[in-house]
Amino acid sequence: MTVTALPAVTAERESELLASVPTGLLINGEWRPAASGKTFEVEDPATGKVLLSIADAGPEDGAAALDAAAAAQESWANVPPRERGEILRRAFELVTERAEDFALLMTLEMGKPLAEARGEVTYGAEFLRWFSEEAVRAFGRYSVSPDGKSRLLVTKKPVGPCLLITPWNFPLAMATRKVAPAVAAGCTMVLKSANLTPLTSQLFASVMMEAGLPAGVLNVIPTSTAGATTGPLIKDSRLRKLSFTGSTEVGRRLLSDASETVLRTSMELGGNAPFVVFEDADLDAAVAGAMLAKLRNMGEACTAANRFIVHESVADEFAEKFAARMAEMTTARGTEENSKVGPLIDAKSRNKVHELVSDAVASGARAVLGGAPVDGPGYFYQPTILAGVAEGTRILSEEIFGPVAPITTFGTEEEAIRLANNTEYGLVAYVFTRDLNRGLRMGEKLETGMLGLNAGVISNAAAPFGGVKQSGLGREGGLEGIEEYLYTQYIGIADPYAG
Ligand SMILES: NC(=O)c1ccc[n+]([C@@H]2O[C@H](COP(=O)([O-])OP(=O)(O)OC[C@H]3O[C@@H](n4cnc5c(N)ncnc54)[C@H](O)[C@@H]3O)[C@@H](O)[C@H]2O)c1
Ligand SMILES: O=CCCC(=O)O
Repeated sequence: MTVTALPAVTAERESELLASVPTGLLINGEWRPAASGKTFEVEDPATGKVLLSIADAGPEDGAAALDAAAAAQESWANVPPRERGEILRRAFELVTERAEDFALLMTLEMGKPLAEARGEVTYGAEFLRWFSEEAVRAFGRYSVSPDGKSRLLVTKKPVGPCLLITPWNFPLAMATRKVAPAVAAGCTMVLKSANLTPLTSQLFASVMMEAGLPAGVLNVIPTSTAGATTGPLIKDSRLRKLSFTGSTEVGRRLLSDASETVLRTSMELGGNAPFVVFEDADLDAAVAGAMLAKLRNMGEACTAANRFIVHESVADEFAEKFAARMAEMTTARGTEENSKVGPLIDAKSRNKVHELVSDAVASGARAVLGGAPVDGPGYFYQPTILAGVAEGTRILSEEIFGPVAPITTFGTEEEAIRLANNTEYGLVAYVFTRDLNRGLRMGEKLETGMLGLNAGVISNAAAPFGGVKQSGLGREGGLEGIEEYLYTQYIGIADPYAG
């Protein structure tokens, strides 16, 4: 087997890559400056240095982007599904060919270690491949009415122009998870990328154009004024769908705005995942799962385990083993070979993490490991384990979004279920047990859209991702993902045998 060396990350390579990123707005197939001429800066969270300045869309640009999407909708919907699928397939191949560029760009703007960024490229690209295959499967049905007197024809049609709003934490995958099904369904789009990490979307959009996407189908408007720029679009009757991934707080506000035009929405919101370890679990497997569920993306994932709920008979052993593994995790800029934990996205996020940790300690929790920011440049935080966290502590009810694992204990299965469900969120839960029946019972009792059974990461392009309660509405990926971009039309047909 030939092993190809990965390109070394030098300052020169970083500059070359950044120079290849389009810095304009993509509107109707052309990269252009913002109407106001304004730009905003994108920073490296590991150093605080400016990586690039890019065009800063305002309301006028938002309107131009929606004009382009609305104008392209009819002709795009008429493109045969196979052709739409082939564009996605080419995009999958192009992203895969440029995997190293995408990975490095994400590491630079978001901070995750390069190895993790490579994992996100694989994950993100998979949505392009999955929906390239689903494009030709938007089936309807034809049936005889129950009384036999008419025929029922049910078809699926693209919902129309969509506004896609993405967060900063998975800069590629959160974009492909929306763009790919929208393309497959025949919808045009305005993509508003996150202002903290817009560069990956810029590169991704250029790849979509290279893959053959017609002008106007995908329009991209990075902006530092999200509300002012997208607000008018949400109220515009030409917009037919809002797909949002981000915090529950912003999601709630957008849902309220969307109610004005009864706009169809998908909401992928925050989480507060319980990670339940039963006394019969394989503890080494549980610790391996905990490392993934907690440290993936430095804990900056909606799926991150936020509360470790461990049976009292194994809690000390679990904490000890978990702390030993966490202690091996080196914090360093994601481009460094030894980096296992990159910086948090910004000072505000790091301050919030530390505030939650300090509050938990003040309320009686014990820091088994870490518990403080890392001195020096960048927004690093020490991998942290807190034991003896009492019910009702703030850290158990808010998204931590950092490498911090609070451990709390339980005695009975009923208590574990009560603690796990004791949150307004319902995205994902993790359960570790050797008893399959218990695992299935937990699946039935836990109020979450997803469950990892003896698994610390379950994200998969072929599976429906999404939550219940205040974690959101709708599903992305899987067979369900394309449905979010289709509406059902029913045509009633008179009895074909009637005279
Ligand atoms: N459920 C999921 O699939 C999923 C995936 C990733 C992240 N998340 C959640 O996202 C959050 C972290 O991401 P974030 O900090 O970028 O979230 P955020 O809600 O602050 O921002 C998300 C996006 O919304 C934009 N935005 C903010 N205010 C807006 C407004 N008034 N109008 C229009 N757009 C607006 C932002 O610019 C960004 O593009 C966490 O809560 C995390 O759990 C959820
Ligand atoms: O942050 C949430 C998204 C994580 C994922 O898709 O696995």
